[in-house]
Amino acid sequence: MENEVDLFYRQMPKVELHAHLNGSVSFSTIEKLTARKPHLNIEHNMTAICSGQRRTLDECFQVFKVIHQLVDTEEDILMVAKDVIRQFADDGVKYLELRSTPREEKNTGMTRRSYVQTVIEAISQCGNEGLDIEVRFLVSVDRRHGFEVAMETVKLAEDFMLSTDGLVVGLDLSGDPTVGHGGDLLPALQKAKNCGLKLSLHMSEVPSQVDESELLLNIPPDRIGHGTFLHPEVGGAQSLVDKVTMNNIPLELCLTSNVKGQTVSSYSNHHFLYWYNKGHPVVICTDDRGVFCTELSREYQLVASTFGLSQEDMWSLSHKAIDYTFASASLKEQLHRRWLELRPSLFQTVPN
Ligand SMILES: CNc1ncnc2c1ncn2[C@@H]1O[C@H](COP(=O)(O)O)[C@@H](O)[C@H]1O
Ligand SMILES: [Zn+2]
Repeated sequence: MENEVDLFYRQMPKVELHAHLNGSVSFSTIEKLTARKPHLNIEHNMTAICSGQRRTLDECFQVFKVIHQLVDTEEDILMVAKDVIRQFADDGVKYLELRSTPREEKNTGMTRRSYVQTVIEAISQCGNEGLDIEVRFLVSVDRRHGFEVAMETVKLAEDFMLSTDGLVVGLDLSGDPTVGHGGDLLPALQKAKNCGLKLSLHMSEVPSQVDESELLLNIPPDRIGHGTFLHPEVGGAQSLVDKVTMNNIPLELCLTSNVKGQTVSSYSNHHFLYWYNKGHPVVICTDDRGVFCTELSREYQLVASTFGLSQEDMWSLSHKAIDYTFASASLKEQLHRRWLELRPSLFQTVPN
């Protein structure tokens, strides 16, 4: 098992802005799913990359295929989404933006619409249970599925944004970065932006996506996922850095995901430092907490220990992240108040 996480990082209130639903499924939830579908013969090492292990990004995407086999009915989605939300709440996450790709499963009759409807249902059931976490949803466009599906997904996201009273707040562009070209999806992304959906786009997660990133940054997006290869030192371009800084676009950074997926060679080489030293907005996230066997508190602790940051520095990162959420102004204000209320107990009970 991985090392224990300090109580300080567990108890620190946190905002999670980059979490893929099916990548966030914990071991205990996977066990419930495999019990429902024993004929699939799926073992735990097929659904998670644990302590000390690394895989290529391509192998990571094979893991998602296995999980998708296990999660293919509305009943599964409901259970998975509720478990994931509870586990984030248990880790001290007070505001969560969950993202997921609406999936159609011919065998079970699940449609993209019923998929989104079920995630929304899970969010509202958790709300009714009184969990201490606010949850919003980003609908994901999988870049591998091409323009037509992207347009349909945007329409779905727009419909749900209007019918759910703001639970659906935005659109995510994700999927295997080595497949397809984001440029082909520009009209769909632009349409989403025009109808009021916020955009969080995976960008430059692998090298040699400079042209694509230039195009995506012209929209511009409201947040960037990873941005690992944006800056010139790693083969990106100064023009990309200029666009990101000029528009002050926050970056969602996921250390364990990048190191286990081998797009970053070591924790200390992570591009967190490049952007942090610039004073640019960054937010620490998990990406796929189940697949990469991590937690948000663990990621905060990892950043602190890798870069020698203090508990005060980490508090400040967590506090500033509220401003990078897609929450309404009133919810942001409420979260700010919550952070200030919780601060004294955190710094009193846990000595520096
Ligand atoms: C590791 N880095 C990554 N880069 C790009 N996309 C990723 C990802 N990790 C996850 N996803 C995206 O999220 C899906 C699984 O969750 P959902 O079925 O949508 O809930 C994956 O199939 C992929 O499209
Ligand atoms: Zn991601």
